[in-house]
Amino acid sequence: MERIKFSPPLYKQRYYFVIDLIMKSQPKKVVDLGCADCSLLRKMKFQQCVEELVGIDINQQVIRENMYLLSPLPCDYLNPRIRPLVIKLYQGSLIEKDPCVKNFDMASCIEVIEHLELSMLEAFSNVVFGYMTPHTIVISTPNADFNQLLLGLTGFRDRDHKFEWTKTEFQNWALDICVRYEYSVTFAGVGSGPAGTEDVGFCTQIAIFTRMPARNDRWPNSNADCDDIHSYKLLHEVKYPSYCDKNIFENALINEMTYWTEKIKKHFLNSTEQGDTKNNVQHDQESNEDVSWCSRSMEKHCVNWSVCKSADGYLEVQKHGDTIHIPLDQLFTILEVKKICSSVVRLKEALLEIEQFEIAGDNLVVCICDNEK
Ligand SMILES: C[S@@+](CC[C@H](N)C(=O)[O-])C[C@H]1O[C@@H](n2cnc3c(N)ncnc32)[C@H](O)[C@@H]1O
Ligand SMILES: [Mg+2]
Repeated sequence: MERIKFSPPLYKQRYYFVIDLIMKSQPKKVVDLGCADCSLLRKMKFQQCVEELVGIDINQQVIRENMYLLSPLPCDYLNPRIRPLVIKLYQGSLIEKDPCVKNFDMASCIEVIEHLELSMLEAFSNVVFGYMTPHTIVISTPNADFNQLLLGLTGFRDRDHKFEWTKTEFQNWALDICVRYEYSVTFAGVGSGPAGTEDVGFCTQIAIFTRMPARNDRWPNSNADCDDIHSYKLLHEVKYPSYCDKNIFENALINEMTYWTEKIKKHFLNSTEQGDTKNNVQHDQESNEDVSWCSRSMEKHCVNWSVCKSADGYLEVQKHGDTIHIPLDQLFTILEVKKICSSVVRLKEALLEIEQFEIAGDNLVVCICDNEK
């Protein structure tokens, strides 16, 4: 028998499995139970849907040694998130209740249950399924049936494992949880054996529990009496830069608007100076005015500019004497503006609040007088 080599390594396959689930179900609040060195949390933080990320582990040292790896990097400040993200790490035991992780959208508990004494499992289930009540919870544990395929293995896979369950044992436990706490479950796994060993199942077995829709209505405020007891210790809290922060939002918008208005202004000043004879200036037969100006750098942003005349896909601006009016809905077609502001209404509200911009109706007004002259 050959030694089985998993590619990617099994621990990575488990993390990808959870990330895949996040991508599919788009949870806002996610908790990793037994987060250890925060490796999974470091992958989860890239999921833009996640706004609150919590890690809990009983081992405070392993969290303290790794928690700064979750701090924002310079690139996070250069490219802020659209939605907020707060990460909190707690030292705490999964057999104790704390309201800081109640009613999350998703909880992951990867290779943790087998490290609990069997006698603690009842308390664990009561805390996770009866008190925290995440909408979805993904639990993984070794599949003891697979151990026969692991060359040279005697006993458990890890010295700290208190038990390793067969497929039947794990599934019976999970189905019992479903009956008692009103969840449904599906089973999956990662790490396949060689061809012909399919009956054995995956090396890591996984259960994905989903809370029944009416469960929390039937159990209103279950265990609310424990909500005043804070048994977890907050070790680290970090807030990521996002456009939900007023200063970051306004600075980004000012930068973007200044960039585009300066570009338009420069074009008008240049075209007046050069008698509008540049190659990239076309002529409108009807009004005898410059009508479209298309610069390569702007095409890169999927935006074309025209003056006075409408054309599909072109950003229209109107010249009124010494000012140019840029319709806000046209500005909103610029991808970066769309990213910063979620709607045209929000764009208008924000520009009205920033002193340096002038708004007339639904237009941004740019003065094209040459201040330097
Ligand atoms: C094998 S590690 C798994 C780490 C991580 N989930 C992963 O997949 O990389 C098990 C973790 O569970 C933690 N743990 C064990 N008992 C716990 C308890 N009662 N409460 C919270 N964490 C616990 C351990 O400290 C350890 O970090
Ligand atoms: Mg383990």
